[in-house]
Amino acid sequence: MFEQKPAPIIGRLVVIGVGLIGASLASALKKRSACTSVIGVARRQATIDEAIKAGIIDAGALGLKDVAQELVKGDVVFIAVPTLSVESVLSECKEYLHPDVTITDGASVKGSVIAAAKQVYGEVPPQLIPGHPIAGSEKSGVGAANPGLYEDHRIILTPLQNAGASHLNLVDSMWKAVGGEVIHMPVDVHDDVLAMTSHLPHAIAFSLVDTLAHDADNENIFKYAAGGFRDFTRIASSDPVMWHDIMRANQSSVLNAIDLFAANLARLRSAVAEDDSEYLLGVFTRAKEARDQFTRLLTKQAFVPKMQSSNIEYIMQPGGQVKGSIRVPGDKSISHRSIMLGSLAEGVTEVEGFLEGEDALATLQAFRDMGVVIEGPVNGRVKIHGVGLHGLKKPAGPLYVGNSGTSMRLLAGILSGQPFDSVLTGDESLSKRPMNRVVNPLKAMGAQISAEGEKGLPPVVIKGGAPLKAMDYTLPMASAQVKSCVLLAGLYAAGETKVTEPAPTRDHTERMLRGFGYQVLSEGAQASLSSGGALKATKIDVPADISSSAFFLVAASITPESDLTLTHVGMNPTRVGVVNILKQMGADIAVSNERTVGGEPVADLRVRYAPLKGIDIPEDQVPLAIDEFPVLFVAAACAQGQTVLRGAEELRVKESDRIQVMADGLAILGVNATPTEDGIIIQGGNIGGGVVESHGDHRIAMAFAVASLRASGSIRILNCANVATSFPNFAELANSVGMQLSVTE
Ligand SMILES: O=C(O)C1=C[C@@H](OP(=O)(O)O)[C@@H](O)[C@H](O)C1
Ligand SMILES: C=C(OP(=O)(O)O)C(=O)O
Repeated sequence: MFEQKPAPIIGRLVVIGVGLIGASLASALKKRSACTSVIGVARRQATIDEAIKAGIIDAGALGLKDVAQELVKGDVVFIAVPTLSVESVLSECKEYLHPDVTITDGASVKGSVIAAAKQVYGEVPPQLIPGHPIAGSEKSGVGAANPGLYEDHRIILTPLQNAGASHLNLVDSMWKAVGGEVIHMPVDVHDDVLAMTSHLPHAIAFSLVDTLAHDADNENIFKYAAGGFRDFTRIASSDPVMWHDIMRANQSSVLNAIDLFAANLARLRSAVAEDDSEYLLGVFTRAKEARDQFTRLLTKQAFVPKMQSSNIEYIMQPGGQVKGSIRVPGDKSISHRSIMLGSLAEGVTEVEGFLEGEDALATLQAFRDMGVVIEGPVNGRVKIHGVGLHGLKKPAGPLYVGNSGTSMRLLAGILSGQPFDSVLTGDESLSKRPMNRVVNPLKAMGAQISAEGEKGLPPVVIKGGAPLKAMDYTLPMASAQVKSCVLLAGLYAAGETKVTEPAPTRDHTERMLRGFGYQVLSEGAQASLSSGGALKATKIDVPADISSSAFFLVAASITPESDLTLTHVGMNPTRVGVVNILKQMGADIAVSNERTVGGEPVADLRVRYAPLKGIDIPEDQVPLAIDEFPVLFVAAACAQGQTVLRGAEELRVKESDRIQVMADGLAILGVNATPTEDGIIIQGGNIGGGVVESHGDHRIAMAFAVASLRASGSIRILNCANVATSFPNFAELANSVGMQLSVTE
């Protein structure tokens, strides 16, 4: 059988102007057999000869008129000359081209192309589809042709209302055939956006190099100009005629862009003159973050590089050891709160041990988006330049908090007290989690807040400026997020806000508020505070996260001969459910070196293997171990007898339905696990191997990784990228103690 070649997408391509842009399109289409042939039109015969020799074009001409007569429907004329020469090319098109032939161009300014077409034709002809490939290089000429130039690059088309549908389709398909991502945009939007993102940087780069080149000491300057100058000015090597044309063709948008920049540069100048360190740090930290975020977008990474690939899998070899001494990363709940309260405080708060995981970084980014200057994190150290309770600024767009329920719910409370409007959005998982639990009490306090549908799903939309009044709220469920949300809104509400919980939940908000010098009363099940106070900056030492430690507490407990020490673990009494439950199951956990850091109890935990037995988990321990159940289910699967959990329906609304997802995975591994409405019944026994789905839930992924220590076969865990939300170095630490985990992408 003959291999069939794909049918060409277009007929002939006529490239007018065989430079970088035109020659790259020609070679890209030819390489993919996406056109029948290429004719190059250039002013100089030498260019044509060079392009034919390089195989970029099949034939050449010195003017369009020499080839125009042969062209028919399906052929495309691509105008790739400097912007201000487009008009004369269009005059030739009008004279010689049949209206069935499609015309498009690659000029960086679209308004001037439209104006030229109107000048020549009277109105823009339906055969003309103005376009602009956002790809280029400082190199120019036919020698710079690159068939891969447009791959994964955006191609903006700015068709007018009267554009011919067949012409538009043809140009769309042509660009897609060479790997471009085609978008349509109005002409003026294109010119404004490009003025900011392309024309302004080129104007600055040309001007900067010219400024330095004319300096008397320029030899020295260029001799010593290292990375910064070189990186910043690469684009000043671009084609001068092309850029001369662009600046003139896009005059008004370029002027706006230069004015905006000049004003900001002048402001920066006065900050330097006045030694305004706060302003300088503000500009630089915001710009660094924006640039880093842009780099991540370009490489499709998330905050934590490990989240860049959404299909990370863990392959666990069965067996292994659990030995050594480790410190797991900082507590997630405390890290969130350190950024929130540090931002709302007066003065500079220094944080150590901050969790550099995706969730806490999402909170950090949200406050940067509201104008707070935050330095770091660098090795867990963060410096927050607090703006006071009333110093947050309106964010430019929605605050995106990724996978993090804590960020969204606590922020909802703070944002309800602000004078500006805001919107909170999250990823796919968070977008399915209920927000009415915070929307309802906040509404009762007077907030203008809404979420979507009956369940109150994100996005959460908040109208600023609504006066809040204090209230006495009894939580319908044991939730520290709801308690904290209401207390944080209480900072802005007239009167005394009281929250009563049905069972004790983590009290980091109350403790940390006190650490910032804010009075919070806790009496039995009730916490209360009054507005009108201020938070004073402080130092925060974030303990290691007991929720992350839990994976290793179980790992060592179920693996014969284990002996592991976990240092500096947060042992807040509202968090120690996992230790209590494991001890009740027979675990050997020794607590030593107990101390208090920054109002939070901390200790070292030594855990050794011990045979576990199944238990009825006391319901009062449920809120104290709420995030640790996935891994506790693994402990139950290794215990002798039956373990029963009740009163844990909250597990169904976490990053996944943790009851169902764990039951499904355990069943795949041959464990007898029966989910119930509000818990699970697990019969201890043997664990087999298999492929389990984590549903993008970090704690499920890590729990099944721990199960491998007692498995008879290997376990493949799907969808593990979100481990980076709470425990970015889990795989490394797991392997360092003797587990056998490999990560595949
Ligand atoms: O306040 C907090 O930092 C948290 C509270 C808990 O959520 P709920 O309040 O929904 O129980 C917990 O599951 C979450 O990981 C962190
Ligand atoms: C439930 C969790 O977090 P959040 O609610 O902040 O997404 C968790 O970390 O297990």
